Amino acid sequence: MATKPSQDAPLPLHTVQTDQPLATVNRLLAAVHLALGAAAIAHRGAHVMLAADLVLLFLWALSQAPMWRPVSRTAFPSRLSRAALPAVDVMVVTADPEKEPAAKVMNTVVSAMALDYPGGRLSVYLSDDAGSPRTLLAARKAYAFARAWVPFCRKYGVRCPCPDRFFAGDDKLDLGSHHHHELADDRLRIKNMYETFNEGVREVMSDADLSQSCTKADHDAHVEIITGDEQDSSNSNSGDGEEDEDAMPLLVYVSREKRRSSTHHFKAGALNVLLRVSSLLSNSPYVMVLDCDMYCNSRSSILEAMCFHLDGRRRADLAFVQFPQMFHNLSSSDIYANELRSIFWTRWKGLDGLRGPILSGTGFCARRDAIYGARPASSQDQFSGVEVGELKRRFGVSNGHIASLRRSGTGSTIVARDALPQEDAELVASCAYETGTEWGEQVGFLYQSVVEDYFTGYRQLYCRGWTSVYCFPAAASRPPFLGSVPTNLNDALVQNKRWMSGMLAVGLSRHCPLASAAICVPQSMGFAYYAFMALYAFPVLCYATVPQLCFLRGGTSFPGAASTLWFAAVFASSSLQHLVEVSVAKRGLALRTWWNEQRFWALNAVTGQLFACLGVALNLVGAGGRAVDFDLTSKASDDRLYRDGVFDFAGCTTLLLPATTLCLLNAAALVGGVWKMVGRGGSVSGELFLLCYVAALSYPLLQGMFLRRDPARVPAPITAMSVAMVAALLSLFG
Ligand SMILES: O=c1ccn([C@@H]2O[C@H](COP(=O)(O)OP(=O)(O)O[C@H]3O[C@H](CO)[C@@H](O)[C@H](O)[C@H]3O)[C@@H](O)[C@H]2O)c(=O)[nH]1
Ligand SMILES: [Mn+2]
Repeated sequence: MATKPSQDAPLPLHTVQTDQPLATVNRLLAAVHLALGAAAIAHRGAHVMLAADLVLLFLWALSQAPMWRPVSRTAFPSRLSRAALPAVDVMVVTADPEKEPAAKVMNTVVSAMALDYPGGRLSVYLSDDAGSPRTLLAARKAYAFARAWVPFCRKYGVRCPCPDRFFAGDDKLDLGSHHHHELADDRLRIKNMYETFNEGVREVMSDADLSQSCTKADHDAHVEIITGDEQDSSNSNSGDGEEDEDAMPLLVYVSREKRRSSTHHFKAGALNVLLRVSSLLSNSPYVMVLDCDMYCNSRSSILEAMCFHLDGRRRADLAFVQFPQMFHNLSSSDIYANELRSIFWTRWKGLDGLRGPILSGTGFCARRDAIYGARPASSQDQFSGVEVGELKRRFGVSNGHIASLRRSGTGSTIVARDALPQEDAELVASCAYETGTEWGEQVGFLYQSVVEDYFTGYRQLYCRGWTSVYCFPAAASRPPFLGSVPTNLNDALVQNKRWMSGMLAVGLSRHCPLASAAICVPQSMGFAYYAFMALYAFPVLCYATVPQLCFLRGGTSFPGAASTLWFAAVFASSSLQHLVEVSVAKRGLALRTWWNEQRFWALNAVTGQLFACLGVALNLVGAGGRAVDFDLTSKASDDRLYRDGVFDFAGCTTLLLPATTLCLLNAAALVGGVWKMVGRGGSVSGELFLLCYVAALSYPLLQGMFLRRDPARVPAPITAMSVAMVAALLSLFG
């Protein structure tokens, strides 16, 4: 018989479950792999490959911490009391109207405004790093459209708040016959408005005069509360201090000042400006960050996050709730392993079982004070007791901003929801504002790494004692957010190179997670795995050259038949571990995903990761040029080839060169070695298997260099350089 919940114990807002069977399987597989790995290495002896094997074992060991105790969570938003919900500021960042089309950005903005949350307690801030008048105009149009869209979503309980997806048929509203006619009429009316809005945005974007006046490099600060075309009294809802379920969310456009002469710290810089500007207006105790292409795909995400934030048992040290990054334009074959399965489907669930996942840049809902640098426990009035002079030294001189900090201890945090203190807003959005303060060092999103999310989560939150949770949707629920993935190889590699350099730079700095006493050992291993992931470049480089040259000369890099067997066993166990991971995530045998991930892992190791290692090494010895750039990924490129599972090499640069060269070397060694073997009648060795495996992995490169004739094949100069380099290598060592 089911037990009745006791009368006075409130129902829990969320539950957590450890996936015990999976944890057991993971631990067993890990034990087997460790034993095999140790045996193989013991057989290796003093050989150049020993170093490669040790690096592989080291990285593998780090990667096991997030496999130890995977958990899953369920939130129950319907148990929340709506009257008690705190205010939330949603922050959307965009940087380039060419690579990030306004129509998409506005869908993200509108979808955030339509989230299921009391309108009077929801504010959306859009940061435009390009300072483009086109984006501002589009935002005004978006607001006007949202005035119809948001009430429509509320009235009919729409599940998909992103209009583009909704009208593409993503959300079949089913209200029974009662509302049917009304719904059909309303839907048609709003659909027409949406088309008009889209048309308007297209016109704005193609306006030559406007695009002329858009200077990406230098522009003044501009902050504007968007009120739509005509004045509407329903918008001013905070005058009487009463927050209103039905109010329109606030929409604020922010373009910070930019000068070529001063560094702007990319996305972290933009977010810090939004933190300050929003502190002058809504100053909500919680902030949610969204990349401009990450639209809300379910209306309940903030409510779900609040199930954790508002839970009395957790709130003392819970800094953020992370949702997974999921993507709307993944293709079924996903040749660039864009899904980030390992991160968002596997390891974050495991890290959640430790102290929380790594902060992931977008789709998270965090406490404002934690990002400001507060510590848990002393939380509630962390800044209100501090002297004004001291606050100004740390946070800058804006009186409005300082006042917001000092107000953080009181229940009501809102300053003036729709009266913008223009001068103060432009001051906090100016280039010089942070000079001499602790912004980016101790306060806000941190600047030291281009992977600001990783570093901020680690230093600013976990090292100060905060925890977090990972909110992964149940199989039957809608993904909470959907973004877009790069659809050509160059974009994918450049993106990976940025991530790898940013994290390796942290690993090799004084902030190395392995040397930190502030977090527990398994968690520091989890962080260190990503910090040192770029080091895969070294073993992969070894395995792509040494066995090849040995085989060509008729020798072997394995010291004897017994060791070859041990290595074969390690290879099998590692492949099996990977296959289990992928299949658990995909809920079924997923050989294709497994293969795509193996292939992209190897490719990324000798491109993105290799260049990341070189770049960081050069920087360390002081020979590096400029610091790593934040190269935006394009959200508007052609995806036909990606959809068909064909590599799109167009635009590839020397970043690809090591990969094509190694691919060619492997093919040449395979052909040459087999030729010799047949001639001399040698025996089949471990090398032969390895070379065949590498050939299969790298076949698309070979095809792209020599067998394809379409414009998206490997650029001819890259092919030519690869041929020359292989010829040189063979004449030296062959
Ligand atoms: O100077 C900049 C550079 C970027 N962005 C914005 O940052 C977001 C992420 O940029 P994107 O080109 O999409 O990079 P991704 O590699 O897709 O981003 C991933 O990696 C970043 C860290 O490198 C994280 O911040 C992101 O959340 C994560 O999705 C976009 O909305 C950009 O508009 C800015 O606002 N200003
Ligand atoms: Mn992105």
